[in-house]
Amino acid sequence: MNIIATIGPRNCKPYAIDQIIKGGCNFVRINLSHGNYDDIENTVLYIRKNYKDVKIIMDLQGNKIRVSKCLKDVFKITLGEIVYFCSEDDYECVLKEKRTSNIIPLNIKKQMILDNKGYKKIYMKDGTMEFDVLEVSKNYIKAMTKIGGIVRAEKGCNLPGINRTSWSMTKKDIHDISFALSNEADVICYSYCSYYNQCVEFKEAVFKSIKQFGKIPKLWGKIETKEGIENIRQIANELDGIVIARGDLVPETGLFNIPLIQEKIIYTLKNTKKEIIVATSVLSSMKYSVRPTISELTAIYNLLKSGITGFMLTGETTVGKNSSEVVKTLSASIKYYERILNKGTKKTKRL
Ligand SMILES: Nc1ncnc2c1ncn2[C@@H]1O[C@H](COP(=O)(O)OP(=O)(O)OP(=O)(O)O)[C@@H](O)[C@H]1O
Ligand SMILES: CC(=O)C(=O)O
Repeated sequence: MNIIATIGPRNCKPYAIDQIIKGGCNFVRINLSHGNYDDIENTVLYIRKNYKDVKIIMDLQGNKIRVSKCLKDVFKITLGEIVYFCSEDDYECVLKEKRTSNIIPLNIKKQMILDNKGYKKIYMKDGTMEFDVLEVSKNYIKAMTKIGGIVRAEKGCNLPGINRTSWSMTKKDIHDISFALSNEADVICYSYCSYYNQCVEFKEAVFKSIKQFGKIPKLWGKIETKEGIENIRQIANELDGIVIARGDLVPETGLFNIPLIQEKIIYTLKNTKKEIIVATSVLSSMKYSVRPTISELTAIYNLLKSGITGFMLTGETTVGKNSSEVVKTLSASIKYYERILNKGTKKTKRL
């Protein structure tokens, strides 16, 4: 069973890396959306030098929508406040027109917003901030804050219903692929993998650069949209594994649907040899506590029985207060349940 721990601001120093690896993870994930190449390279060198058996996953940002880096300030918004979302191209113009600071530029082109006018909701920060759409005009989306919070550049946003069919790999992803290959990543993971064509484009981009670097990484796709779920069979056929990225699936599909989506994906892939990784909110309570909840352990036990091949810790290790305890708890609970599930059999059977 794979235990993947994400490196972030709280666990990127050597001592913290030692702790999570000794805690029991066999994969370290580096999210290329954050951090800079020099720091990442140092982390990779440290892991390679000290932990030969630990594998490295580099995660491409893909077509993730974020608050644009051109946002001028950090500000707080509260229930009932009106905000305007716009493309980067229209930011200056909407600032002048609306004369309010509640303008949130997104890292997408104007046409991408206009391709769909049926938006009802916009979410931010894995769905923890929520906005009701009031109006879609030619250069902004006017919305009312339902659940507020802090708005700052680079926060993840979700516009469920946005039409992604014509979106292709970004320049950043192409650049990040070369970086991942030059650092001999064991796995490259493509976020927002939604369509068969995107998998083909991803593979082509990797194999085009691979000649220069040699080592062939495994390629995984992160499923975080309705389209990704609908196309799961075709996506999985093209790649070595998939990650059920529950953080973004919440705003994209609705919180109550997560267990159903999880079940559907695991059932669809159960007789394949593909990696099936469950990510995010595996042990969320341990961001602030040293003990897991009964519900978290119940979910881990049931996921093991269902035949997944790994767990990916995200916020629990990147920003949580107890990253090494989280990894230790996950590792110990997996060992404990696997011993029981394997009694009488050699391996955990997929249901
Ligand atoms: N290297 C880093 N530097 C700064 N912040 C980071 C870094 N890595 C992670 N974070 C922060 O931790 C949060 C959780 O990161 P993680 O990679 O686990 O989840 P994610 O949902 O894939 O992140 P994101 O949606 O931002 O790509 C991020 O949203 C970001 O705020
Ligand atoms: C890991 C990730 O990207 C998510 O859960 O959304």
